[in-house]
Amino acid sequence: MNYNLNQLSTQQEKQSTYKALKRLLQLISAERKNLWLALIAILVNSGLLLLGPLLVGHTVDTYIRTKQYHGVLVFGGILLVMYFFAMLTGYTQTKLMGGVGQRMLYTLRSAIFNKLQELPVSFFNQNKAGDLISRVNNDTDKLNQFFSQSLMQFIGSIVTMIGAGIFILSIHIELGAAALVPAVVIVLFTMVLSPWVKRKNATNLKSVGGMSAEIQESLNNFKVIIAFNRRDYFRKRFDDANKENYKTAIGAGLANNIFVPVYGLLSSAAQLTVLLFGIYLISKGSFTLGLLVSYISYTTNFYNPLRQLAALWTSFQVAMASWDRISQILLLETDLKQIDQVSEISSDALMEFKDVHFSYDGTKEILHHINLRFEKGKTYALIGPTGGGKTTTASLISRLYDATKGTVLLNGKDIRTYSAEERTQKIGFILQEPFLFTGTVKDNILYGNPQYKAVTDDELKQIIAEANLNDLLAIFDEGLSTQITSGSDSISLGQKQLIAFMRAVLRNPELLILDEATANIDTITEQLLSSILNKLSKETTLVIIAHRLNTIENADEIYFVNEGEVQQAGTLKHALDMLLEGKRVS
Ligand SMILES: Nc1ncnc2c1ncn2[C@@H]1O[C@H](COP(=O)(O)OP(=O)(O)OP(=O)(O)O)[C@@H](O)[C@H]1O
Repeated sequence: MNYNLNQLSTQQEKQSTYKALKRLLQLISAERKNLWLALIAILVNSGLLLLGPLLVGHTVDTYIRTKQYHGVLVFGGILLVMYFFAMLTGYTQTKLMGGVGQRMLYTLRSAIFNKLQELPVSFFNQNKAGDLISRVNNDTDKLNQFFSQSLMQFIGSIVTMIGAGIFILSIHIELGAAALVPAVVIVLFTMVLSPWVKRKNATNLKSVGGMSAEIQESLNNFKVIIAFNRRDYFRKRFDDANKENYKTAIGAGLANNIFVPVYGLLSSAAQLTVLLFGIYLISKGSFTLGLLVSYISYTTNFYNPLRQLAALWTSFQVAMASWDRISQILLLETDLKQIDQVSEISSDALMEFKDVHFSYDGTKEILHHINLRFEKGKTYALIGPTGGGKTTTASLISRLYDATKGTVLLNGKDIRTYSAEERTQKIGFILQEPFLFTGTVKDNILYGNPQYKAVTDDELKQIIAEANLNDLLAIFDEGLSTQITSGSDSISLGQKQLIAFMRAVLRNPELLILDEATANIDTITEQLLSSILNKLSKETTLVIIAHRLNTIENADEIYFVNEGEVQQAGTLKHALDMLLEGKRVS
């Protein structure tokens, strides 16, 4: 299945702004109360601001022209109180929406992170971590900015504009019509250019993701870069990504700034029209000075929000482009779903592969016609030349991927019928490069064993002793409290494998896969591991992938995996012959 976010099919990618907005609103439905309160605040705010010019016009015509200054003072006071309340409602709205934005940011980031946890390994093979980080951090923040700073301003501006438009038309219909002509031009202009602006922003966000992917890759590989003195190579790649980002940012900036000057020009044209037409009407005696003062204020009240809308529209377009990138992740469905039992095929082995085929990309087949049986309590070894398909087979055993054809059965049932929890409880997998979290040895052991969360250090030590893992723990200077920094070199790869080993053994899985788990461990520790493995529950099935044949001496059965095919190797000596033969072939 295609999980590459930057190469989704057009149908997956194309979403109308309306649909995207609808889903976004569903996501923030918990904020309904705050949104309503903020909406009321902004409506009151706009209403108060709209009443202002009417009162000013009334004051000019009724009191200033008749020189009744007492009335001027009274209306001045009323206006002051009104504007004060307008300020209060404006502040309330800003505060409410700031909270909504932050909570939404939190909800969205959690939703994306949870989705990332659900997605299969192939998703992470096809997407760069840097781009995903950019979506989780940068794109969600763009949405937050829109929600906390722009949304209510957006609504407020529209309300003020509509209100001012009604006043303009109701005071004098012809003058109103003349004043609104530039607005029609603005609307048409916006409609035509908006898709282009959104596209420019989407390209820019994509290149920000690309750049962060480059940074992430070079930071991850800095040792290789230094060891091979390939700074120039990564510098060039970063330079290209940075240049691309610069180019797209210029494009997006140009697109984002095109509305403001055009809106400014057209609103000035509207003011001028009103002034000239208004003076003409006054000279003909069909209009008053007070009305013209109100009128000019309303025209300003109409066009100023429109100008603001230009900036807000840009922020809206950026937010929508970000939302598209976020929803691309949220809409993905894992293809490793739990299914109901579909076929009648069954098995009496702990695990069985029945005519399994597998391909990572849907084109090149990596495993062909695999038939394997793992019985309860037995030890199996997978050997074979590098690239032969051992790790791929192990990945299918633990359902990191699904077979392209054929069936993998666990306890006689299709492995796909188990929930992820059931499956991981039954199958333990120690990877070639185990992943550890920043924290102590204890934290890392507990990570895979939540059942021991509540136990004390002494109790945990007791549990470790009972599992015969004491000697392994003793290798760490500070025992359970030894600090580990994820990705750092505070401990060796071999030590990491030992922690992963303890973590997996304590789960007491029915089937334990060790993928080259002893490759980085000295001979003495390796003997220790092998004695622990021998003492494992008689019920535990072991699948060992190893290059070093001494690690698999005790295997009940040896499978030879070469060029995607699996054969029984029989004795160790025969396995060795096959390996030598296989190596010559490959
Ligand atoms: N994530 C992946 N995407 C595409 N192809 C892959 C992926 N992982 C492995 N392959 C390919 O699948 C084939 C089998 O690889 P696999 O890692 O299973 O071999 P292996 O026998 O475990 O090798 P090694 O002993 O070197 O670990 C190789 O040709 C490899 O290039």
